[in-house]
Amino acid sequence: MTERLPLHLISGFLGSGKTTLLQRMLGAPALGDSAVLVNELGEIGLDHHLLRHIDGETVLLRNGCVCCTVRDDLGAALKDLLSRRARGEIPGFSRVIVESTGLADPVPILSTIAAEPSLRHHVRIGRVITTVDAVNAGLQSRQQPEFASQIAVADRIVLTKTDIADAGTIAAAMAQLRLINPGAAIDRAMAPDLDVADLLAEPQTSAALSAEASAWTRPSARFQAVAAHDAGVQSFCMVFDRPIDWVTLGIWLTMLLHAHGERVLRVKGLLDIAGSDYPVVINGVQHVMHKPLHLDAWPDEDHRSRLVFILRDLPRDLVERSCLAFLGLVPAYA
Ligand SMILES: Nc1nc2c(ncn2[C@@H]2O[C@H](COP(=O)(O)OP(=O)(O)OP(=O)(O)O)[C@@H](O)[C@H]2O)c(=O)[nH]1
Repeated sequence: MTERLPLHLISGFLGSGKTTLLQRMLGAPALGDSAVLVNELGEIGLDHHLLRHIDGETVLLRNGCVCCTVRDDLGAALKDLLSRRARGEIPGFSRVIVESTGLADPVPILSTIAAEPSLRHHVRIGRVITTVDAVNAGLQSRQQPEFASQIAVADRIVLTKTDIADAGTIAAAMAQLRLINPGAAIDRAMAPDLDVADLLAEPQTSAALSAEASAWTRPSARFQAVAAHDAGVQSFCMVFDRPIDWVTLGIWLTMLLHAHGERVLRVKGLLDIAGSDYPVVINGVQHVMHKPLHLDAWPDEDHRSRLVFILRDLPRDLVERSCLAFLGLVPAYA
């Protein structure tokens, strides 16, 4: 079977710096062989001097990237792009980068890929990068429900406009991001050493996967780090001393996502599975569960299972109680 192409998503609220970041990415030599889909709302935003038209909808960027705008149907645009690539009508590419509109909830975009068999065969979900405007994060989180979804699903967050925000505003934005998404690494767009290609790099080795899983489930993210968020979003981590039965967990998660998938913005786990010597990482975005990853080592000496949830308008104790009852486990609070 041919390798599936990673599809990376750049999300973030209106004006938060998605296009600016995308332009920087497309300037990075390592990302030259990318196809870009811009989910259009208003103008494209890309500098038109960089573009050379292939046909009415697809353009070739100066560095060889293919770019087209998507008005309604991302799935159809992606299929079209893939079939034209297969026919040799457009240059080859080894990743797809989608810039979503600032008002989009990113989850339906991810679901489109995961749910559509003809796409799933060729494309897999890569990284979700969310840009956050440090100046306006407070206001947007109070007023815009998409804001929390965009933060919750991020693997990496890029904080923009720190050059025009004061220290207190930046600290407040950081604290807010940590409440919604305790695990994603946060970079500053203005940091001189920001490697934009690295934002899309997926952890390849067991050690890198393990380090990332450990960041998601670090002690400060455990039970005490719960906070009701303005948009009804809360994150918490359950920790278990005893090994978890894989099949039972799978059934429980399936039931949870079936009943409340819309409200389970994110679930991540670093799990001690009964009968397995090594940990398993699970990662889900609402109804979409990624393939579990088997690590060949624990990140540290703490070998307890940890399950992180980011919920919207779903009481935490409902999830906790049903999980504990189903798995027949007692959580460790330490
Ligand atoms: N000062 C400053 N301005 C920035 C930064 N990032 C982006 N901008 C500016 O913010 C404005 C909006 O940036 P865009 O990259 O177009 O934002 P966007 O998220 O693509 O916007 P939409 O497509 O409307 O959702 C532009 O004028 C950028 O130059 C930053 O880190 N600092």
